[in-house]
Order: sequence, then structure tokens, then C-alpha cells
Amino acid sequence: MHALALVRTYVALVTSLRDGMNLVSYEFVACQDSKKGVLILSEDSVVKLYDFYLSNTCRVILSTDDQIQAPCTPNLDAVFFCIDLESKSIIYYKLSIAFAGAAQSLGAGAILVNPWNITEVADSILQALTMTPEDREKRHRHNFVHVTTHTAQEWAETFVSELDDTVIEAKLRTKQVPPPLPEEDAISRYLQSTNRLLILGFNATLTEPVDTPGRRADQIKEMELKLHPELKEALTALCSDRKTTIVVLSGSDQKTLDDNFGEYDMWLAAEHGMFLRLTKGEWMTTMPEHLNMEWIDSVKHVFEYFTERTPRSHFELCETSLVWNYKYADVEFGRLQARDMLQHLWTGPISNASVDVVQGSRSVEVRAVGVTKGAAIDRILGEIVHSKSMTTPIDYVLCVGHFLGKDEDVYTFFEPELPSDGLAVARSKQNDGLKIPSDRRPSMKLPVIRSAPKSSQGKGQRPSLNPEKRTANHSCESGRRASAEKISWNVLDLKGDNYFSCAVGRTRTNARYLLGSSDDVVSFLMKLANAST
Ligand SMILES: O=P(O)(O)OC[C@H]1O[C@H](O[C@H]2O[C@H](CO)[C@@H](O)[C@H](O)[C@H]2O)[C@H](O)[C@@H](O)[C@@H]1O
Repeated sequence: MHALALVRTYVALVTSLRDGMNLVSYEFVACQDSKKGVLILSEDSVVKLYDFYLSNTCRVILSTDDQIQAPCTPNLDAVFFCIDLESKSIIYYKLSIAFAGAAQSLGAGAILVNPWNITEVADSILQALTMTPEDREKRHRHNFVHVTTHTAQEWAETFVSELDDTVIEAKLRTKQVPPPLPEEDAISRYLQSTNRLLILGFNATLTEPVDTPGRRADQIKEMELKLHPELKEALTALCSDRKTTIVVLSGSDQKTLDDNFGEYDMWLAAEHGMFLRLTKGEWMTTMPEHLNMEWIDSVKHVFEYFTERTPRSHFELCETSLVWNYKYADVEFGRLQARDMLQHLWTGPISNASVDVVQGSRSVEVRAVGVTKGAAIDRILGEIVHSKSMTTPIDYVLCVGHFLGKDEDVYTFFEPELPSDGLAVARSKQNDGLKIPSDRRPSMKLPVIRSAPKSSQGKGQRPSLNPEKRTANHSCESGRRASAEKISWNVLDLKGDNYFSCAVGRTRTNARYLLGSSDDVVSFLMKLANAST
């Protein structure tokens, strides 16, 4: 009855004042076919609603139903009814507890009304009934795309990702503080190994500490990330060692990595690994296809608003994320603003979007779900192994970074055995991305920014690096190679102890070891470079 009525409905008027999920609006859009019915929705504004709520003790509900017009309490209910042109009747559906959240998602295609303004509601009904077919089609198309792309699957993935984050954060809080990096051991094992992988973060790992004397925080130039000047020689030496592969894995964009590392022979993985390039080659993307980025403009507006109102804050707009940074602003004020911003983000235009809101100590990031360093490392390694035509396993991994909790999945990626309690969640989380059947796994595709090098074009499946199987034989299969050329070998053979994960300037971490600051990273890398030359 419910679905049938929705199918027959030409105009749906949903005057919710609070929404739970307001499925009716979505169902109405989904049910529309050739007639492209018009949706009228209560205008959505938390603030307005709140103000209204405070200044009103009673209200009038628009309805023809006497029962519903009964004197009302400040409880904010909703009336949903449809106009059925065939029976020329108004069908009252239900009175539900609702808040107009649907207007955040379907607002662009619906006619938005203030449900308290009866004249406005009446006008909107007239507008809906007399709307041209073109206008109806345009509005319907917008809402239909939204309903069909924001699926239950997408919602569930976001939900599970948030739950995972909560558990990981809780575990981190109770975790023991790891010991300092055993530098001598790390160096001696490095020297004994033959196929090493160094994964280095950038910000606060390879940069000069922010509070270096002489820095003027009010200069926008100072906001640009710069490679620590004392690292040049060491990096050059390490990069020139054929037994060593270096990847700078950073949240920064491609240009920032190009500017700082363009001269070295290494791999650059920008935007948390969503873009990848060998410095001799072109950028390509490792991004999963169909990453939903519709939310980016809405978030940009929120970030602009807060940047204007927070002196010395700034934001970076990347392709898969946005970062609002207040590290140069007054910290207390910055925190207050960040709290406000989070409120806006959680209740506002992205409350329904497939994004992760990641809070740093002096930043707020909004990323598409799935944009983490750990999620990208599998694809990055696949590309490196393939591109270098590696035939021997990687027998040493050093992974150093000042990564946010969200990106600590990169440390656990290489752990041979995760304790059943502490890191189990991190493992299951990272495996979410890796368990996808091989035919559905995202593969490297053509670069978004510039052309891919010929060597990466048309490549198919990369070697699978599922950590659960990393001590077993891996099938390394490239779409470019004939199937007869399949090779099997251990991609990683770290023997447990040849893995050094190290968090910089943090104590709550999944990394095995700690370094105090980027100065310590510089000093360690210099020792490593000296020892191997
Ligand atoms: O990805 P990287 O280039 O290695 O950088 C590491 C993280 O740097 C940024 O976060 C850090 O600075 C923020 C403010 O300046 C601070 O709020 C956060 O706590 C720090 O971790 C960047 O925002 C992250 O995306 C990077 O992962």
C-alpha cells in the first residue's frame, strides 16, 4: 500500500521538523519513473529549528486531518501526505518523529519550504503541480542520482569504518608506550639485508620542526612544508643504493612532493597514497574507482568560513581530502573553532556523505572513506614490485612517520603476527581492502593529472600483498604479461625482526618504536646513509 501510493504520487510533501532517516523521501524518489514526481521538503536548518524551538511553545501542523491539528506540545513531529491526482485526494500517511535531514541530501532537487509558513507551503504545492516537465525532470534526476549512489552498502561501509576508528582509538589509549627505536640494531639489520623498503612520512618526519627559532608564523610562505635541509646528502646516498627502495608516503599533494623530492630517485605517494609516481616517471592514481567526491564543495565552504574567521589558519584542498590546519593560529582559539567546525560538519551538508572526519591535534581533515595510508600501501607495493621486476623478497622494512591514528594502519600492515587483542581490529580493517576478490580489486589506472608512463598503462592486477599470506607464496601476476609468465615468490620476508615501524613525536601508537622529532629522524637517516657508504 505504502509503495503503491508512492508510485502513484505526483507530489510528495514531507513537512518533517526532525528526521530519523526520513526514508519516505528517499523511497518516493526511488519510486518515480516516467512521471518524475516532485518532492516538497521542510527547509533544513539546525540553527533555525533550534531558534524556533526556543521561541515557540506551540505550533500549527498543516493538515486536513483534525486529529493531527490537535493542540500540540513542543514535540516536533512530522506530517507526511501525498497528493494523488488520480483520486484527486490528499492522502495522509503518518505522523512521525523527524528532523529535516533529508533536505541536506535531497534539497537540491526538492522544493524547500518552511513548514510553519502555511502560505509558503501552499505556494510550493501550486509550484509542484504546475511545474514544467523539464524542471520536474531536472529536479528528479538530481535526487535520483543521490538516492541511487548513496546506497545502504555505502552507508554500512562508512558506519563500520567509524566503529573501527573508535575501537582503534580506544585500544591506542590503553596501549603501552613503545620503546625508542633501537638504532644500532636497525642499522645492522639494514646492512645485512639485500632488498630493503623505506617508507617515510613527510610532515613532521622529514621537515624542520615547526617551532624552529626565526620562523615567522604570520608568513604564509612558512606554511609550505620544506624538506629538512640537513637531509639532502643522506637521502641522495640512500636513494642511490640499488638495494634500497624509498617511498615518501604523505598526505601532501603531488606538487608539494614534486617540489621537495623531485631531484631524488625515489617513489612519491601523495594524498595518503592515492597518487603515485617514481620520480623518473609520471603520476598515476591508485585511487579506488568510483570514489564519491560530491561532498567536496560543501566542505570547502565550511573550511573557507572558518579560515576567514581564524587568523593564521589555512586549508589545503586536495583531490581526495581537505585539511583545515590551525597550527600557526592561537591554539586555544583554534581548538574552539575546530570544535565548532566539527559540529557544522557532523550536522551539516556532509552528515550523509561517505567521508571520514579526522581530527588532528591542530587540524581537521575530511577524506573520502577509504583514503588511508594503510589502504593504499598494498596497491603501492604492487606497483613497485612490478615496476622494479623484483624477483627476490623485500627482506627489510623501515616505516617512519608522524601519522594520524587513521593512517596507523600502515604500521600494522607489515606486522607478521598481530596480537589477538590490541591490533586485531586494525588487521581486520586493513584486510577489508585486501579481501576483495582479485577480479574486483582496484587496479592502477591512467593518471588523473598527467599521462601515465607507458609502463603503467594497461597494467592489470598487481601482486597481491595480503599480509595474512605474506610468508606464503604470492602469486605475482601482471595483466601485461602472458599468463604463462606467472611467477610465485614471497613478496615480503621480514623474518619478524627486520621490520622497524617508528612513530615520530607520538606516544600512543601501533608502531613498534618511537623517535622524538624530525631532528631524530634526520640524525638516524644520516647514520644509516653513512653506515652503508
Ligand atoms: O602525511 P605526512 O606528510 O607524513 O604528514 C603527517 C600528518 O601531518 C599532518 O598532521 C600533523 O599536523 C597537523 C597540524 O599541523 C596536526 O593536527 C596533526 O595532529 C599532525 O599529525 C596532516 O594533517 C596529516 O594528514 C598527515 O598525516
